[in-house]
Amino acid sequence: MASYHPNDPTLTSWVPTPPDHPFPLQNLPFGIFAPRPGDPRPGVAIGDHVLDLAELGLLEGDSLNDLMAQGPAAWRDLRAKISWLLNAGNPELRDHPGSALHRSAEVELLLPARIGDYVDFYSSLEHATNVGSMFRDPANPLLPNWRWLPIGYHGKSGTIALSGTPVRRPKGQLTADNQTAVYAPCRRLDIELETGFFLGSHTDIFGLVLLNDWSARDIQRWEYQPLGPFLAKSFLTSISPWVVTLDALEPFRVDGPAQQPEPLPHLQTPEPRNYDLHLEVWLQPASAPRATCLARTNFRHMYWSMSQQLQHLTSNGAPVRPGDLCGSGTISGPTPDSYGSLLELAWNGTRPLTLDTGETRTFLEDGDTVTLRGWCQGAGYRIGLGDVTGQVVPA
Ligand SMILES: O=C(O)/C=C/C(=O)CC(=O)CC(=O)O
Ligand SMILES: [Ca+2]
Ligand SMILES: [Mg+2]
Repeated sequence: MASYHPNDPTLTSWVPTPPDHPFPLQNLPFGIFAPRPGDPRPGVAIGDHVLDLAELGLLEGDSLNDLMAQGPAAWRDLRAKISWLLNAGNPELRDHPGSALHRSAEVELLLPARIGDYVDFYSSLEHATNVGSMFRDPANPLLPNWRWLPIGYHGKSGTIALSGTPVRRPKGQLTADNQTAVYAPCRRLDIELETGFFLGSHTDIFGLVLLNDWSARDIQRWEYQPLGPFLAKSFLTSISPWVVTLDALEPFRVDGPAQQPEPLPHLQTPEPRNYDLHLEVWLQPASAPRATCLARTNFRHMYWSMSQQLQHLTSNGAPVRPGDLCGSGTISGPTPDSYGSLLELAWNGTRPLTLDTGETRTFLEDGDTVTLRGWCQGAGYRIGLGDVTGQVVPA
């Protein structure tokens, strides 16, 4: 077993996993599921199945917080144990799976952690440049602090819900003249394509999920100066159910974009600081037979890395707790078909997007379903984050 490594691309499982499946043996993402109503427990996704860690005596509880608190050595140990249990060459569980394996379609998925604090960053140079051009000064889109530190704000942890939760169109104050407001349903409902990382400690990141920071652009525009986003983002933030460990993503590390000015010493991290993680945004109107892909991009473009975000977050001595969640910030790429929000894709409503059905969109309409998807492509296998989805329902 000395040479056994869970990331070995040649490993295969006795649970079938097609080459484009997000959850092959090399992934082993952690989550919380209930095989029966009211019986939550930790599990690991493998193909279209869930391995029951409580049934196997490997991990207990109704959240992953305790595991997140244990630290990288324990995470690695448990992942290696699970990998060997699911390995095609190991008959132990393969020949007698008993009640340790559930079909994913037959279980209920739950939030993976009790999220104490939630932070949302603003770390895509392309996104910040686009929004700065639209809302501020196209000649000078970035504020002077942007290249010095990963800008962020404290969000509302109670807003975070699991993929599939309906997106109730929020009501709020809207202005037409920047002087007076009315209280009405949001007319500029948007998405933000993000990843979220769960903390183990002030130095260790446990793993990644997909995150959709649903945003009400018209409410935001009126309310967010000078203190920052408030009700425009606190109605719902959706995350995918399976937490993909940094260990599983390790083979896909890549250098990030050059940073100028050089970050201050406490924000310097060794390269490769980013991950080659392909990301997609899909939209399906209620009446449409299928979804349209609106954007394809990659996490590798992010200017500030997760480690730099974490180092900044704790650089004043602020405490963090296992299970805290940090959003990456909207992930936009360099081309107009790689932006992570409708605000950018339809350029503040001025360039409507045409869907496969011929319909157009500038912002979301009632009945629209948005799905974010992401994976790292290996040779003959994928390390997927799965997806995060939500359907807009009327105010
Ligand atoms: O720059 C602005 O005026 C507004 C920016 C955002 O709304 C983006 C945000 O919430 C942070 C992010 O996801 O990148
Ligand atoms: Ca955001
Ligand atoms: Mg939100």
